[in-house]
Amino acid sequence: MNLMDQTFAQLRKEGKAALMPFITVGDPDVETTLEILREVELAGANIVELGVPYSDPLADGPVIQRASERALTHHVTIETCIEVARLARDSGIQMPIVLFTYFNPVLQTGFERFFQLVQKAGISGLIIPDLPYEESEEILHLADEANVHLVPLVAPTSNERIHRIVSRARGFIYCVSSLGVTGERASFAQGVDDFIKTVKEGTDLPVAVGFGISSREQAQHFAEFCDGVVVGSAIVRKIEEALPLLQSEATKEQGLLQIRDFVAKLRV
Ligand SMILES: O=P(O)(O)OC[C@@H](O)[C@@H](O)c1c[nH]c2ccccc12
Repeated sequence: MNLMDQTFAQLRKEGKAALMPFITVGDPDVETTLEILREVELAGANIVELGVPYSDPLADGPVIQRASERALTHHVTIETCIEVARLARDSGIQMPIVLFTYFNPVLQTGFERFFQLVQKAGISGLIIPDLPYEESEEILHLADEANVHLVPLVAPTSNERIHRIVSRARGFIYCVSSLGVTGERASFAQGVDDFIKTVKEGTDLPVAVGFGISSREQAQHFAEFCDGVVVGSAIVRKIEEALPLLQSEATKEQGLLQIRDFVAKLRV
């Protein structure tokens, strides 16, 4: 069984939603990413999205773009990110890991090598926001063979496509709360809750929501009817704010603690 399925099943029994942080690998550096992963798990995160930094991130807002830029100065590649997942596993991190990457780095790695590495690293899921529909059949097949869930994104504008997308989803369904790019939002468009509830009615798979969630109140609101809540930019911003602390050995612990405290507050 895929580890992600076990996590969602356990949380469902407890009547809880998964807290799912997104962090960019290599921000500020690979070693610190591993430390942040540990803090995030200690804070109560249930599943983590590991973001592959990319130079042309279509759907990323400014906060995650800046994180990518910082990571890319250390030449962090998709293979580095997969290796970080493997190291996280080896160092005892237990939460399931979802690799979040644009399609081009996957293409460049080559499907065969990519899925071999992903499987060996113990990665549970894969999100590729710009995966072209024509390629998705082949990727889905390879992912199934590697026991990795290819998680689809659905947006309020997906309309009639929702049914088709949901019918071949694996792991969970990621509902994008809003259009545009990632980033914290003070409020959500009307109809978001109904959109998510409609998706939920059409599937037995867990349904998670992301895009714009940055506060405990917002997380709490969505946790009432979603199986998972993704928080990206708000956490990545915390990491950015903690950079001066993280960059000196004398204050690193303090920086890590700030990140842990922030994530712990999102745990509802
Ligand atoms: O940053 P936010 O607004 O909390 O949104 C989640 C998010 O960062 C993560 O899931 C994500 C990062 N890049 C994306 C591109 C498309 C969809 C989702 C994402």
